[in-house]
Amino acid sequence: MQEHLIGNYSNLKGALFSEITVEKFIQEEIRHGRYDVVASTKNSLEKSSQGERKKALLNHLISQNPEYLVVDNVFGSLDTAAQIEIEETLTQLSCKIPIIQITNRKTDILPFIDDVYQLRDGKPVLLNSTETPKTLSQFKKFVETLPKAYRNDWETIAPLVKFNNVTIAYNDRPIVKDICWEIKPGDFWQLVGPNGSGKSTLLTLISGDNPKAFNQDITLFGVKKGTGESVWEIKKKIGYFSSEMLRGITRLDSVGNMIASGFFDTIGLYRVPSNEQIKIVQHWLRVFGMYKIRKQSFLSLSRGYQRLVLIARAMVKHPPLLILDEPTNGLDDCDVAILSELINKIANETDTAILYVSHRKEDKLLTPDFIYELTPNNEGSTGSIVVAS
Ligand SMILES: Nc1ncnc2c1ncn2[C@@H]1O[C@H](COP(=O)(O)OP(=O)(O)OP(=O)(O)O)[C@@H](O)[C@H]1O
Repeated sequence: MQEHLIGNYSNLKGALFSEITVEKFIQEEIRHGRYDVVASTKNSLEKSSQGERKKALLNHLISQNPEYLVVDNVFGSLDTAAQIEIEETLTQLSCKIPIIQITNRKTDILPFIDDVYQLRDGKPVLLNSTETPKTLSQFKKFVETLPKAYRNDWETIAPLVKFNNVTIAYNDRPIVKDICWEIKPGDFWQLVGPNGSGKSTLLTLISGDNPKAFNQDITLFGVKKGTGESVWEIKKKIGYFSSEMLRGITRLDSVGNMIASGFFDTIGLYRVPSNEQIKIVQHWLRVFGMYKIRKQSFLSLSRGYQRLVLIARAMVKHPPLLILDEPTNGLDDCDVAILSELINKIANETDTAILYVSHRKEDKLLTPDFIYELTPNNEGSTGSIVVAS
């Protein structure tokens, strides 16, 4: 960044509040057993929820008395209460030290920010007070319909998910209590609840990644948990996208190959797709208007388009259940609108059930059939069903 933009801070002690920093501390825990940042639950960062991690990181950084702070995607993964709390903390801190905010959503600009710069053609341009930041891409409606079902042998599986009085605790600390919830084919569900209420815990019970599922009355894709089904069989029936996936992708796959890899449940293509599979990939590329750039590197795409491609990757096998975990975290307003449009389109045009988890206000752009809400209390979060308006 240019010196005139933020001043010369090279001799000052700075700190970075970002998901990258969270990840670095988690790596220190895993590799070197160093637990410098502890959440309010006394859990390590690795065992904490997304929101708990961010709150713990900010407290830690402030305790180190930085002389300036850079904050990146401040509100990502935070529930409304935590957003207000962190905004207040940063507002107070801004009276003592300079704060530089990086954001791609104008609604996230903190109230104490004096000057707003926008990167245009790689150069920071100062916006005057009446100008609002331009979004980077123009929102276009998807015109073409989505590909038809690739296979029909999954059509009769029901219920997709059934929890009967599911209760989970970690080290005697109750997390969720007496959860009764059923997801039927074609349903569009939104899962909501404050940070730490157990949303990810429920997702891991569904995706087969949580060993605690075995003592519980859980039915997945018509099969009772613990009666011999393999995690691999479960994963084959789930299309999954989380904004966290993007951080782990370093392979140089083309856009087309990235979508095709969804047929084989890999991220990146290691096998040769059939002609039928190639046709389905080409269909998805046309839906996105990306056919011409199908051979371009996936990593060269903008963040918003990378997510469209990864959702197509999750959908090509036409799974009975699509899980979208915080899919819009870190996106600008325009990309959020495009992504929401795609998710509504999948709900309207396919028989795949959708389970969508997010805290953000853009949820208003979505049209779920039902909302499952987790409400924390001392004995573990309880769940209730809200019929969406
Ligand atoms: N392996 C674990 N060991 C101990 N505690 C855990 C473990 N995994 C999760 N927890 C705790 O369980 C609680 C629920 O976590 P979970 O990640 O399910 O919440 P969440 O609703 O997804 O939160 P967020 O919105 O902040 O991501 C948190 O308090 C977390 O610290």
